[in-house]
Parts: sequence; C-alpha cells; structure tokens
Amino acid sequence: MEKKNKYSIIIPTYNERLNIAIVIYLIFKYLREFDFEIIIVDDGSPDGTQDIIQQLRQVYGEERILLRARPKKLGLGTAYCHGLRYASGDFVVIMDADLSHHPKYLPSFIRKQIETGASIVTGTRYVKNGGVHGWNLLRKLTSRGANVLAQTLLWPGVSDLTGSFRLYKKSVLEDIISSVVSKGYVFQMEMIVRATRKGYHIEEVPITFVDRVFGSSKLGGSEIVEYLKGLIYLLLTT
Ligand SMILES: Nc1nc2c(ncn2[C@@H]2O[C@H](COP(=O)(O)OP(=O)(O)O[C@H]3O[C@H](CO)[C@@H](O)[C@H](O)[C@@H]3O)[C@@H](O)[C@H]2O)c(=O)[nH]1
Repeated sequence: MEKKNKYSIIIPTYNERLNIAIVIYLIFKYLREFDFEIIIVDDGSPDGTQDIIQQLRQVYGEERILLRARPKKLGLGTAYCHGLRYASGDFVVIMDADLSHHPKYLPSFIRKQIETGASIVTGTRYVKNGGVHGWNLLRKLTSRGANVLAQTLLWPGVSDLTGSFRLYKKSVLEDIISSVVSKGYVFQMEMIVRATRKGYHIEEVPITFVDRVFGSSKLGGSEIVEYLKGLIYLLLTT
C-alpha cells in the first residue's frame, strides 16, 4: 500500500487565546481525510494562550497537537524555524492563528501540490479570485505597496510575496531556511525569493485574507523598517 503523506502545520501564536480553538476545530474539520499534526509555537503569550492549547491537546490528542513554547516574543521568522525542528511530516504548512488564513483552503493547497508535484504552494491574495477583506485603506496600501516594490526590484515570478500561508515539501523548507537571515515578518518574503532563485517549482492558490475579528495585529512600524532592510539585502544578495 502506498504511504500516506503526513502534513505538519506550524502555527505561531502570540496572544491568540480567543482564536486558537476555532482555528484548530476548523483544521480538524477540513483535513479529516489527511494525516496531520499541528505544531504551535507560542512565545510566552501573557493572555493564557498556552492554557487553552493544553486543554485542546486533551480534547484532540496530545500527539496531534504539539506545543513548543518559547519564553518570550522572539519574532515570527524564528518561530517558524523553531516549529520546523519538531515537524515529522513530509510536508509543512505555515499559517496564522487568527483565521485570516482560513483552514478551508488547506485541501486545495494539498490537491494542487499532488496534481503538480510542486515543491511549494503559496496562497496568494493578488490574483483573480483572491483578495483581502477587512483591512483599512492604510493597511491595504502598505501591503500592496510592499508587494509592488518587491516585484519591481526582485522579479520573483510569484504574485504575493508578503503573504505567509504556504505549503512546503519539508526537505525544500529545510534547504531554503538554512540560508535565510530575516527574523521578523519579512522572513516570508526572503523565503519565497530564495526559493525562486534556487529554481524550486512554486504553484499559487488564490485565497481571501480576512482580517482578524479577535485580538490585534502584531505588525508594527519596526517590522516595516525590517521589511525595507530585507528588501535591500535581497536586492544585493540574490
Ligand atoms: N510565536 C510568535 N508568533 C507571532 C509573533 N508575532 C506574530 N505572531 C503570530 O503570527 C501570526 C500573524 O501575526 P499577525 O500580527 O496577526 O499578522 P498580520 O498583521 O495579520 O499579518 C499577516 O499578514 C501579513 C501580510 O500582509 C503577513 O506578512 C504576516 O505574516 C501575517 O500573515 C499570528 O498567529 C500571531 O499570533 C511572534 O513574535 N512570535
């Protein structure tokens, strides 16, 4: 009998106690036909996110939901690297905890990978049938501007560079991650640009990013400065 692929879903969390139970419920609902584990990397959330996760582990099974906590907020990019160390799947999915990345898209990511044999399937907001819902004008302009700037300077051949809802072959993720230097939100852009430079097969799936209902974004001014620094770095080094 052919071996079934296993999917490791890495979810970084910081103050997501109101969202995490819903996202986990939906992952179990939409992936019921698949073999998967969920790896949550929580950075010492003061709102009690870890208590909720421990309760969810009792409900769904401790082997299906792993909690790999760190003592304090250490950034989104390093959270993915930390989670990857514990992933036992053949494929790794990276997604947000706040339902802006809806688990209903997961089967289409997996199907797309199986149909095409792609190394990476990335969710994109900036193609037909994709979009963004709930952001104010400033946030829309920031995201669009960041993408257009990066597209113009880096020519990566992928429509959505700053999005972070992606499926990777685990070996590919390990290969790319070893050369990535970014620690914050810009990590995702560096990952996809390096993947294109290495010639990996990347496919896109349209998604609608829906802004969170509970809690607030952790994207601050310092992340925008880091983004610009990362862009210049990629321009010079890739
Ligand atoms: N462990 C950990 N998790 C973090 C940290 N910072 C943020 N997170 C978690 O990372 C996810 C995304 O954080 P948000 O603060 O909700 O991001 P956003 O503003 O909605 O930005 C989203 O869209 C951007 C593209 O426009 C993406 O670049 C970004 O990655 C994210 O998907 C959430 O699950 C949040 O709890 C951190 O330092 N440590």
